[in-house]
Amino acid sequence: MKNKNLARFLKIAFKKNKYISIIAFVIMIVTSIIELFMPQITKIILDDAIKFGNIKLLVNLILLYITTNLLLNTLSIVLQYIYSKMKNRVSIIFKIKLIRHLAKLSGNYYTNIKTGNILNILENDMYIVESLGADLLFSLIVDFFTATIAFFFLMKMQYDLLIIIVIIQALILLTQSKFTKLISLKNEKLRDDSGDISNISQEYISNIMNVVISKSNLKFFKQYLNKERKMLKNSIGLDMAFSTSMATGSILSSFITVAIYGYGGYKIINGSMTFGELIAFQQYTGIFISPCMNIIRSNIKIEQAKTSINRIFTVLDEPIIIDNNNNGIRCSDSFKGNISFNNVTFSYEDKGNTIDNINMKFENGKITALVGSSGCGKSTIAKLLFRLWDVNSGDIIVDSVSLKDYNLKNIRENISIITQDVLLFDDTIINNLILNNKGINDDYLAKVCKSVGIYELVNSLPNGFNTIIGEKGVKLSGGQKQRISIGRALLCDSKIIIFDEATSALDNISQRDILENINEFLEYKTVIVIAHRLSTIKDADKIYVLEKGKVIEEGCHEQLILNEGIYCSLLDEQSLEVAFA
Ligand SMILES: Nc1ncnc2c1ncn2[C@@H]1O[C@H](COP(=O)(O)OP(=O)(O)OP(=O)(O)O)[C@@H](O)[C@H]1O
Repeated sequence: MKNKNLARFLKIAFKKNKYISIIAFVIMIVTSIIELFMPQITKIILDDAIKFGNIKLLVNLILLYITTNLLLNTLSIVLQYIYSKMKNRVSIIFKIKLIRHLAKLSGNYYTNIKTGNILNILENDMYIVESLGADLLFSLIVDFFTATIAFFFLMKMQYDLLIIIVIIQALILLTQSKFTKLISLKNEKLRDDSGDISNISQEYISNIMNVVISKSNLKFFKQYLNKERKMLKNSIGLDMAFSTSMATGSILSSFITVAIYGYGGYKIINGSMTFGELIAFQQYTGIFISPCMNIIRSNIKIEQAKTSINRIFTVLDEPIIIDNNNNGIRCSDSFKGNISFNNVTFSYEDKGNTIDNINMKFENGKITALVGSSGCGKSTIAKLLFRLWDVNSGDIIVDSVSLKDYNLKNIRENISIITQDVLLFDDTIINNLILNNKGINDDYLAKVCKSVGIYELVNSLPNGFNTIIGEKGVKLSGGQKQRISIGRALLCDSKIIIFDEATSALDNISQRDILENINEFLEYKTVIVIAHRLSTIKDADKIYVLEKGKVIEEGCHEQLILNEGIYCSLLDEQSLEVAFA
C-alpha cells in the first residue's frame, strides 16, 4: 500500500513538473559525466605532466580542472533552483488537494475528524515530503548511473582492490538496511505521538478562554505532559537509532580507506600500480561509494516519506459519500426553494432513527418553524437539507426535483444556515459580513446592517467596517456575533434561509426587533426557523412540533393552542419560566 501511494504521489508530482524535471535530469546526467571525468585529469597531471616535467600540459590540465569545477558548481546552482521550485509546487498542489477534498466530505467525517491529525498532515507530513526533495528520485537514478560507471573504471584499474572494497560496501549495505527498518518503525511511532499532541494543543489553544473559565487547565496540562513524555522517549530512540546507523556506516567506510592505502600502497611498492593510479583509484572509489551511501540514506528518507505520503492519501482517499453531482441540475432564475420532506427517515451511524418517517413542507414566502425538546432532531433537518448527510429512505424534494439531483455546490449556494455557533474569522467586520460576495453595494450593506442592529456599533468604532474582530470574533459579544451572522446570511441572498437558534444570545426585545426588521428581506424566501423560545416563532405561518424524530403536531400558533397538545404544554412551561425568572 505504501509503495502504491508513493508511486501515485510521484506520478502526480512528475505530471505537474514534467518539463522542468526533464531539464533537471539532463543537468544531473551531465554533472555526473563531468565528475567521472575529473579523476582522469588528476591521473594525467600526476603520471604525465608532473612525472615528465611537462609544464605546458600541467598548465592546460589545471585550466581544464578549474573550468570543469566552475561548470559543475554553476550547474549545481541551477539544479538547486529547479528543485526548490518543484518542491514548493508539489507541496502546494497536495495541500490544495487536501483542503478541497476535506470540503467534499460528509457530516459523518466532520463529526469524527481529529483536527490535530489533519493539521499535522498539512504541516509536518507535508514538510517531510518536501524535505524528501524533488531531486531524490532523479538523484537515485543518477547515483546508480554514476556508481556503475565508477565501478567499471575501478575494475579496469585494479580489480583485486575493487573486490575488497565491494565486500566492505556490501557489509555497509547490510547493516544500513537493518537500521532503515528500525528507523522507519520508530519514525512512524513518533508521527502518531506528534498527531496526538497536535490534537491536544489545538483543543486547548482554540478554546483557551473557556478552558480558563471552566478551570480545566490542569486536565489539559496532565494530558499534554503525558503525551510529551512519550514523544520525548520515542524521539530519543529515533535519534539514537539514526546516529548509531551513521556511526556504523562511517566505521565500516573507514576500512575502505585502510584497504586503499594499505593494499594500494603495497601495490605501488611492488610496481603493479602507479602513484597517479592510486590517487585516481581513490577518487573513483569516492565517486563509487558516495552514490552507494546516498542510495542507502535515501532509503531511510523514502521510508519516512512513505509514512507521510500514506497519511496524505488516507485523507485524499476518504470516500466522497455525498455525491457532488457535478452534472446535476442547477437552480434556475425562477428557483423558488419550495421544499417537501417525503417519508424521510435518517439515522446517524448505527444509532436508532433520528428522523423517523417525516413528512413536512417548507414553502416560499412563508415562515415555517420547527420546535420540540432538545435532541428531537430539529437541527438534523437542516443538515439533511444542506446534504451534510443523505437520508436513509424517503426523499427531499426541492421545486419538484429530488435534492440529490441538484448540483451539490449550486444547491448549497441557495441555502443559508445561521447557527447558534457563529463562525467568524479573525478579519475585518466587512470581510466577515460579505465573505466571497464582493459585488454588494454600500446602500444595501448599510440597510442590512441597520436591520440586524450592527450599523450603530460599526459607526461607533474608529475603523468602522474595517475593524478586526479577533480570533473567532472574540472582541464581540455573543449577540453581536449572531447579528453579524444573520447579516451575512441576508447579504448572501439565498432563496432558502434557515435560522437554527440564530438569536439565542439575544434578549427577547432585541430578538423581536431583529425579526421585525429583517422581515422585508425574507419576503420571497423559504424561511425555516428552529427555536427553543416559542416567542420567536409564534408568528410563523406553520409550526411543526417534533418529538423523537417524528412530527407530532402541526399548524399555526393559534391552531396548536386550540389543540391543547405538546405545543401548548411547551408554551405553558416557558410562560412559567418567564414568570419565575
Ligand atoms: N453528528 C452527529 N453524530 C451522531 N449523532 C448526532 C450527531 N448530531 C446530532 N446527533 C444526535 O441526533 C439527535 C438529534 O440531534 P439534533 O441536533 O438534530 O437535535 P435538536 O433537536 O436540534 O437539539 P437541540 O434543540 O438541543 O439543538 C441527538 O440525539 C444527537 O445526539
